Amino acid sequence: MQPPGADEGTAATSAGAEPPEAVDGAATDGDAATRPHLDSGAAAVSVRNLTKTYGDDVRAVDGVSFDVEPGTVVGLLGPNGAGKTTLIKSVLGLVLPDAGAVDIDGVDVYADTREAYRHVGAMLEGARNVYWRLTVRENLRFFAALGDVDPAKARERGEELLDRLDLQEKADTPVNDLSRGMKQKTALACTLSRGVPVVFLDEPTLGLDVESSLSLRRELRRLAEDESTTVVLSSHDMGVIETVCDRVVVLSEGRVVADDSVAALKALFRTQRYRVVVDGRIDDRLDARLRREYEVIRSEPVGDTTHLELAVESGRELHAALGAVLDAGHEVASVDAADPDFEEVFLRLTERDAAPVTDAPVGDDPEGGADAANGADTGVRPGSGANSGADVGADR
Ligand SMILES: Nc1ncnc2c1ncn2[C@@H]1O[C@H](COP(=O)(O)OP(=O)(O)OP(=O)(O)O)[C@@H](O)[C@H]1O
Repeated sequence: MQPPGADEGTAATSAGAEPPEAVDGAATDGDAATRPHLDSGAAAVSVRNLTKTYGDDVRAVDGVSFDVEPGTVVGLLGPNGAGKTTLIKSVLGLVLPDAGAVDIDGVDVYADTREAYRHVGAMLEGARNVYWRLTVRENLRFFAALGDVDPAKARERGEELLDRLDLQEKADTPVNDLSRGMKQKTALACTLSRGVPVVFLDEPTLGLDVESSLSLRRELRRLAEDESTTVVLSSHDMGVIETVCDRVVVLSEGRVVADDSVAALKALFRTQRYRVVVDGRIDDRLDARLRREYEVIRSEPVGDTTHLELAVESGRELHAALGAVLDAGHEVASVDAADPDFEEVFLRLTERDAAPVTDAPVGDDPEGGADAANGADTGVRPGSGANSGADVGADR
């Protein structure tokens, strides 16, 4: 976190270190290394009707609401310019929103800034997250110390993170001499070094090779499952979203267009599409009949077979279509359901005319946190907390 008005690019900020005053104010309950727990029963993060406009007309975040349950990983997904970074910065108090409310573990970040951000870590994309002249190990110790972690426990946790994120080999190398991916992993390790229960990560896999991205995914799942860490991350990487996130909030043009589990979102777009392989090549007459009576997405000769893709409204309709094929003297070699993958779901959700989730509840959580009107708090208390200063987000 960062004190109001501070230069966002400073190392302590974006590696998730709290502002100095927050560190001073952090609770030291006898065992400073004891991991704080969010046990108030409140959502770990609650965002209500958050709105941010840059200048006169760039509405980067437009009435966004969602909750994040403790110990879950929630992905923010959206095309370039959808508002993900602005949203994360607004939640972190690095950008002053025009309206809305944010609670962390039930504490209003604008009313009680120090308390709200006490157990929050963050890694922001494109910012200098770590001290480049220090080695990886030194950075880990530095950020753990900022979090008031007992030095012995900090060392132990630091070594664990070095192992898990495959950084041991470079542990004593100055960050300046590392590849971009290694720097990214170091920044992440530093964010995690304090063992905070809520972590925000903006594009954490950016610049990572496949192996590093996989170890990062494992680590994020482990944090949620073994340490009940709440993680909010933004990513363009569908693999990360699909394998790491419990839930995904999809943004488009500053608005929430979907808020549900990956599986539920896939189900939303599960058309009844089937791939049918027909023995032999179908003639023009059968082709015309199928096209007339059914939605034929594809009909193509492949070797001695014909590959069809059909969209049907019911199993009965599928059987009727297959009956037409059989009546024409063909055998049906195979029938497979064709579901959209998550990338396709995402593209369809973020199409300009996609209906917001509030209009089309899906899955088992129809409220989904997407209803901007629900319980909206439309006023940022002016002059309160970290945001009483100037808008520090104008860094682009
Ligand atoms: N400091 C700023 N001043 C003016 N406009 C800004 C500023 N920061 C972001 N914007 C604009 O706000 C909108 C949302 O940008 P933001 O960076 O939040 O989106 P994003 O989803 O994080 O994009 P990306 O995936 O490309 O990082 C864009 O139109 C962007 O140009």
